[in-house]
Amino acid sequence: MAKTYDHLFKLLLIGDSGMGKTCLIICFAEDGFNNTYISTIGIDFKICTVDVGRKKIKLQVWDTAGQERFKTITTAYYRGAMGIILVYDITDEKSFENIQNWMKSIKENASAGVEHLLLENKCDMEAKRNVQKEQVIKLAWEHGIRFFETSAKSSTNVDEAFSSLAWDILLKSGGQRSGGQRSGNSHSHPPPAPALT
Ligand SMILES: Nc1nc2c(ncn2[C@@H]2O[C@H](COP(=O)(O)OP(=O)(O)OP(=O)(O)O)[C@@H](O)[C@H]2O)c(=O)[nH]1
Repeated sequence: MAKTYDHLFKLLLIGDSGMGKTCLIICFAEDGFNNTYISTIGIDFKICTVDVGRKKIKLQVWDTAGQERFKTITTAYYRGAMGIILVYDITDEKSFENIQNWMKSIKENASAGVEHLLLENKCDMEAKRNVQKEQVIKLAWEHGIRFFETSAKSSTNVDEAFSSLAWDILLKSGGQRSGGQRSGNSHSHPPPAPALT
């Protein structure tokens, strides 16, 4: 049977429990949202296809459990990921502080040169924001990581974030950026930053 896509990219979402990782994937892959919180057990995945430029990209998106007790299982999946999305909740300062630990975990477990992206999720709750924008910009600068404000609830920037990461992986793998536009807003780009060591 003929292949219906040009590239297969494997993505992984990580972050503390309850940040909205599962909801972001459901929003992206199925255009849905559920207020009920059912914590992920171990690991799960969804498949969807996006058009990036003139290429059809099949995304295999792995959803990890944020709970510490699943760490051994979930870190085993880092190595095969081509892109890693870190998620924190803008209303939860601790979840932002923990991003440093998640970054460390990427360095220890993922392949060198893996693409990554930070999502400031639950931006529909801006009034309850507990993490200052300056802190996010500083962290993004230090780690050379781009970030998007997202909301799985209001679908804000979710497609843009996933497509942006797919673009980055495509460009890294030698794809040409022609005949298409990366969707999304450019304010998510921090100033030029040193490469992740
Ligand atoms: N207001 C708001 N709530 C959200 C958003 N995304 C997720 N939630 C809620 O946050 C809770 C946790 O969402 P999940 O997607 O299950 O979180 P998770 O990060 O996958 O959690 P674990 O599976 O335990 O790691 C649920 O009650 C969701 O409805 C968002 O963008 N805005």
